[in-house]
Amino acid sequence: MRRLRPEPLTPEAFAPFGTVIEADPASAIGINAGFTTRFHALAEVEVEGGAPILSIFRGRPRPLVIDMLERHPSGTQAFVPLGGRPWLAVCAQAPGAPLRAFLARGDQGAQYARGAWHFPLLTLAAQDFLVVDRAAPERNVELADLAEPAQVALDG
Ligand SMILES: NC(=O)N[C@@H](O)C(=O)O
Ligand code: NI
Repeated sequence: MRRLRPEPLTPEAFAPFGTVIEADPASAIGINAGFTTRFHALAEVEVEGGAPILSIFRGRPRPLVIDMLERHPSGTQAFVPLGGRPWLAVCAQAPGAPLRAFLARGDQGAQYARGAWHFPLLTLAAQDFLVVDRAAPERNVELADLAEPAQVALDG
């Protein structure tokens, strides 16, 4: 099985797939008499039809084998870890295109752009995630099996 080495999650590297959600000093605004810092407008939620919703995903570690991808044509999908533990965002420009694995710190979230091909939630430790995506009666997911699965290699 091919091995997939993760790279650090950075806004620049992740840009083809979406937006990194992290406390970027450039977006910091002092509010609440200086007792709170607002890191403003880190990502824009997009939904076509339906409504944006917030959910909690209780993630548990799973085998790091990437054998399929999915995408959500009608909306963005954001994941923000609540447990402060690292997780992986695995993406590709298309099911047959090269896979990219991003190692996210526990203080980093990521929003997949509308239609961005990604592997479902992949956490490296059991933790909850705040998830912002789209609610609507009809399904908003396309699935694709990978002809050649990949094993994410954390050992370098
Ligand atoms: N199934 C579901 O709601 N979650 C996936 O879209 C995912 O990316 O984890
Ligand atoms: Ni998804």
